Amino acid sequence: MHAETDEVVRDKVAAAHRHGLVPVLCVGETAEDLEQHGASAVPVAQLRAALEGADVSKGLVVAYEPVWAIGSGQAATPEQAQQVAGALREVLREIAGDDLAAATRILYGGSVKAANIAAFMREPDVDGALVGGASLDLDEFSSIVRFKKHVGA
Ligand SMILES: O=C[C@H](O)COP(=O)(O)O
Repeated sequence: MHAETDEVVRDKVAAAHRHGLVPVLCVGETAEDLEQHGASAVPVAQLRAALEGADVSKGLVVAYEPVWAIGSGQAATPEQAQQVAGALREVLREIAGDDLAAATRILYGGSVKAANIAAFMREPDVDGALVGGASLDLDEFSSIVRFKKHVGA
């Protein structure tokens, strides 16, 4: 969307760290990538490239945002989100070790709404959600935030 290369994203992560900020690093595949390479190959490659030379101990939030799911009304399935979030966690383990990998939040974003948030949050490697359009609707967003109450999870 912003024509950012992996190098630009890597430089933004480094700049955020240099200035004491915690970057929210969004990775995700296009519909074409999904068809050609499956769900996790492209996000995993993007994460590796963005973290080249980075010090994860300075703070990092990773968001898995499949491009085809953003604003489309067609969310990934919770199983797809878990598959990719698990693969991203594994990359974090390799790069930063078990403790930092476990402490790093991995979010899912892409057509999250009150009706599907609970299913994403049940997945072990999905630690939260990055909510776009639904955050503009007060009732919808407050229902997302309070999902435990309405699903009894
Ligand atoms: O910033 C938000 C994400 O790009 C997801 O947007 P969305 O929830 O409208 O699909």
